[in-house]
Amino acid sequence: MAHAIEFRNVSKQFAGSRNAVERLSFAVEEGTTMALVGPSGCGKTTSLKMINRLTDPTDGEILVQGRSIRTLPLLELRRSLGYVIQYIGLFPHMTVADNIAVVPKMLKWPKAKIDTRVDELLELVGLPPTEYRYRRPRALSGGQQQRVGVARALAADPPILLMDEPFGALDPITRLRLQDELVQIQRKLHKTIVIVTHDMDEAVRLGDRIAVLQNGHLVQLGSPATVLAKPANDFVADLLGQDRLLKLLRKTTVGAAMARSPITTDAPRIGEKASLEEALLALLATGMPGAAVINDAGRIIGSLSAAEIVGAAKAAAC
Ligand SMILES: Nc1ncnc2c1ncn2[C@@H]1O[C@H](COP(=O)(O)OP(=O)(O)OP(=O)(O)O)[C@@H](O)[C@H]1O
Repeated sequence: MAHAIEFRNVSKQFAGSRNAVERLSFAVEEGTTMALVGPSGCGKTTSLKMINRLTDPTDGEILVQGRSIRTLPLLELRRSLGYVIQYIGLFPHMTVADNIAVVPKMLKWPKAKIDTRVDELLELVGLPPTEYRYRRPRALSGGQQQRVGVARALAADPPILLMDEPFGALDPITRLRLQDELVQIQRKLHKTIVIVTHDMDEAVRLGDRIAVLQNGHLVQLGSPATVLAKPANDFVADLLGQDRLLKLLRKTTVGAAMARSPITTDAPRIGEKASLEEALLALLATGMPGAAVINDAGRIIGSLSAAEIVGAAKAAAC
């Protein structure tokens, strides 16, 4: 897989202070999501802003789609990047449609193409065009505004999406819903996404890989399962919280862990797409040693024991 983004020994020092980012190296593969996570001030936003050149590194090199961004014309670079921030900054006097159409208009797309694109994007982010096209941002909830922000970032179909705490200002329920929607959108569009968050749960839910930053340093880089199972140090373990093993079970599906030997006893039934956490809870609730795994059609296709749940969690960590 090609690297969509690569950091090579990147450092950033703002005048008169210690390095905000210190020799950061990592790569984001095309079509995957990288979550940059860590506490306030650890250098997440600075790292993101160096990708779209809102700020430049003091040292090191960043490549986007294999090319150094130092030599890439700024307009060309920015066209390959969609940018979503916490307070999306929709233009209040413009309709939802016009807000989404800003970049296509700049690119001088024909009107019919813009109209079709706006409708397509509104559908994608779950805002029926007939209802929302002509609304002003003030007539939308925070979650709806954030959806419009995502639609706007996707308007000219950039291959890369940079997201800085995109759901940070939302209540927990709306936040969860938008995280799920982003996962669905990503399944359809296969963008390369870099998302900044201080919330480890969000990083685990959205990231194919997680980069944990502390004081500008990369302290761990790995899949959510690896980070959950083997935090690099106490700092990462603290960020993950006491329930990190439960989170690990939440990340793994029954289908990935089951044995392909169907059982037909009165064992509880569990769907193959359910998480291991749900399976474990089903076993605890019924007191049974194993569950029968069923597919979407309700047919038994395998079995899952508590021992297999533990084994799968361990394997996920390798
Ligand atoms: N324009 C700037 N001038 C001087 N220092 C800055 C500037 N921007 C960021 N910093 C400093 O760089 C460090 C990293 O900041 P950054 O915004 O990247 O952190 P963050 O991890 O995104 O934090 P938060 O989650 O609070 O947004 C901080 O110490 C911050 O004070």
